[in-house]
Amino acid sequence: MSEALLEVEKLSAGYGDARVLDDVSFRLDQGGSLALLGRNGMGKTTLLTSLIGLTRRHGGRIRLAGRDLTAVPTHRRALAGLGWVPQERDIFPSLTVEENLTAIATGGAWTLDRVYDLFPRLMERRSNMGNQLSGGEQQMLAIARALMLDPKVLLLDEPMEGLAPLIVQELFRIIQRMIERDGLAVILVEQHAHQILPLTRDAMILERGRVVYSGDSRRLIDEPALLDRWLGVGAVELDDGTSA
Ligand SMILES: Nc1ncnc2c1ncn2[C@@H]1O[C@H](COP(=O)(O)OP(=O)(O)OP(=O)(O)O)[C@@H](O)[C@H]1O
Repeated sequence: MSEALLEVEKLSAGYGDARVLDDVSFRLDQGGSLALLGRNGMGKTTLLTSLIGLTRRHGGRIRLAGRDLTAVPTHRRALAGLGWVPQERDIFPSLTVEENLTAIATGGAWTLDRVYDLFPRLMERRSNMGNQLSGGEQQMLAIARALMLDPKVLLLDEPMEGLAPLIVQELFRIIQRMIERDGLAVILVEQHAHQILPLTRDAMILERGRVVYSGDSRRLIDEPALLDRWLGVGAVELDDGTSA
């Protein structure tokens, strides 16, 4: 078996003495894509924040590109290649779009031109301040900023959350291009399974901090009973494309 890009082994972590994640193991290969699913409060965000070292680890190991990151501090994990786009869309509100991007550029594979090619809307808005952008544009900028740090794996926490349907479609196409055209390895947390399962190769479902499904995304699409069992009504798609 080829060496995994990201390998998480029996990770247990939480806040103080409270253990939220219990024995979580998975691997992500080069160019892989993983949908991280689960109902509210099941530990999806905690898994992402544990990968970047923001929670208390109770046990387990994290390796990225052959390097053990388990004891590495958060800022060094970013430099090592874990790109993190939090739900809060962490951008500089009083810098322009372009300044937001160039302030943190590392001179890696993701140049300004390449980022603008992926996000034409950011190119159009490059002189606007961060706080003059719509919610969807801020989300794009948050993702673009993470790319400028040249990640090996991009962690996206509910990127479509609270956005209007048209911008969700645009963002969806951009994420699809990152995965399929650019071969970027991505872990995507999402409440609405049906929206992202067609995008990702693999899926993992968390239930009270434990992995209850780990396998093909396709299987979850083909067997709605599985999704219904772990995600309940939220997984049921309505005729208008939204979920209940
Ligand atoms: N900063 C924190 N301090 C203490 N407990 C927390 C903290 N953040 C989350 N938790 C708890 O950890 C558990 C998992 O929360 P988490 O946010 O990881 O779930 P989630 O699956 O991402 O949910 P959601 O979809 O609502 O974001 C919950 O019981 C939550 O209350």
